[in-house]
Amino acid sequence: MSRHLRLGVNIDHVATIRNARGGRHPDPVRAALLAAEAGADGITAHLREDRRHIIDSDIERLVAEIPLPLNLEMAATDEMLAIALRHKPHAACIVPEKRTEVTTEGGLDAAGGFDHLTRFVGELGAAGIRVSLFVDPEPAQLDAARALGAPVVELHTGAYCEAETWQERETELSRILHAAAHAEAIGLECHAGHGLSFDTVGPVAAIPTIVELNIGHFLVGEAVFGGLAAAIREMRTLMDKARPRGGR
Ligand SMILES: CC(=O)[C@@H](O)[C@H](O)COP(=O)(O)O
Ligand SMILES: NCC(=O)COP(=O)(O)O
Repeated sequence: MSRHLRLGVNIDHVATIRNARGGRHPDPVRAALLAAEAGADGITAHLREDRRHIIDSDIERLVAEIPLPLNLEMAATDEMLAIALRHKPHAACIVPEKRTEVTTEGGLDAAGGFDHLTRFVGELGAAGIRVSLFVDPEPAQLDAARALGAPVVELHTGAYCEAETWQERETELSRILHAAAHAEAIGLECHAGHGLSFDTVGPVAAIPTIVELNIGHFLVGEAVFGGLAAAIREMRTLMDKARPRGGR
């Protein structure tokens, strides 16, 4: 029997749209509640050091208000560690961060950053937070995650999703496939995510040793199309309620 594949919905880019105007709309917590109703198994939010999308109060409200496990994505900094230990999300995924990047460009160097990461994995784990490391699909990185004592890895699927040719995509998919098999062989729970879309999700979802996918940017973008008609109908209804049609 195949394992249930969990969907973690990443709501970062609802906050990106909110922050474009600096107000409260659209509210990422409301998006998380909607995701729960729509069948998501978890919510993922990345509190970046520069707070370009999710902000501290979002994390506070997500922990308090959502009925699903929260996966907090965070850089390995003392500030983020303190925030995670204060809020105690279900899970924390340690990701690399570059201030100038548009989005997370690559995986964490768990092997090269071993000494730095040891304390973060240890303190988060000791607080009962399930730690994952966001890594490229490289066996050496998985071995380092295992040696660090992280129970989970999330494989960065960006290179697969961005591949420009069929051949390149197959090569990237096979890296993910092998890494996911290696994760199982060495006793790591395996997640995957970044850049997944309707076009790219199938082959990754079919890999039996991956148990969770985290997907955000595409879903938020797609909602502009799939969800806009419903939003317009609701707007028309409210307008008609406030000023019934048929008048002058
Ligand atoms: C680590 C990761 O893949 C997610 O955090 C996702 O990329 C959304 O955040 P950014 O777009 O800010 O990288
Ligand atoms: N860790 C990946 C994630 O949370 C979602 O990435 P994306 O779908 O927003 O690119």
